[in-house]
Amino acid sequence: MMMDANPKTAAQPATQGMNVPTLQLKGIVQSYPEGEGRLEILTGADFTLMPGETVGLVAPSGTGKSTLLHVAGLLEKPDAGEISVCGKACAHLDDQARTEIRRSDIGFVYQFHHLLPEFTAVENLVVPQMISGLPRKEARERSLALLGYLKLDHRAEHLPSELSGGERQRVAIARAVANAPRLLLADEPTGNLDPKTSHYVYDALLALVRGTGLAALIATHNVEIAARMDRRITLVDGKIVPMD
Ligand SMILES: Nc1ncnc2c1ncn2[C@@H]1O[C@H](COP(=O)(O)OP(=O)(O)OP(=O)(O)O)[C@@H](O)[C@H]1O
Repeated sequence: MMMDANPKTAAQPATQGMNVPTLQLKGIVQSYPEGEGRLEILTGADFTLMPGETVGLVAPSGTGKSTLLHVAGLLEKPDAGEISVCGKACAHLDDQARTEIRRSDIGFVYQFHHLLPEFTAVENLVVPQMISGLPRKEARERSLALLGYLKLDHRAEHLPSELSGGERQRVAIARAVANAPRLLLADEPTGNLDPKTSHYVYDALLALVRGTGLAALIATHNVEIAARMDRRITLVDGKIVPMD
């Protein structure tokens, strides 16, 4: 079964969309206080992610992968640099405008699933869609279709505590795309799983991303998994460098 096309990407006129980067970072600088001074993590990071592209971010621990994803996901404001999401310049927007773009255009998956423990799998998908204004019935139908696509139909009414680690991460992936974002940012999404389950979760994630035309930037330590992306980047002295 093919997932319905992402309503947002499908709605774009043919002339628009394909040429507009889903994510563009220019000269991103980010530092944190350290003792008397500042610890410079990103020192002028440039990156362009086009619609439908999957990119693996592979770099040693502590080099700034999560920092980069936080900045790209509008969760942290950088010290300097330009960020645009689907052509919208974001660096100078206020918190409310950033939250709106995050809610409508960006999905996140983390190493830990962050599912609501007292809600079932399907309810975990319904909640963010209702917050975005979708009626419950439609949100539920869409959620069940997504869970079905990820082969989790039989787990829809289970609580997160009743799911395996791989199932929980697949629910977290489904939740990340429930609002039909255009950009998926994932930070070690299978970092807690064994290699076989990791590959299985990536099968689901990549099929979903490729089936919906999403663009994805995925941080992983695993080079075998990164090899499954369209291309790979790394961080060297705070700058983004291609790996291929
Ligand atoms: N809010 C913060 N305040 C101070 N230092 C921070 C903050 N966030 C990150 N750092 C520091 O910035 C550096 C980069 O952290 P980051 O989490 O981005 O690395 P990473 O490449 O994702 O690492 P890992 O692979 O271990 O998750 C680390 O030295 C970290 O301690």
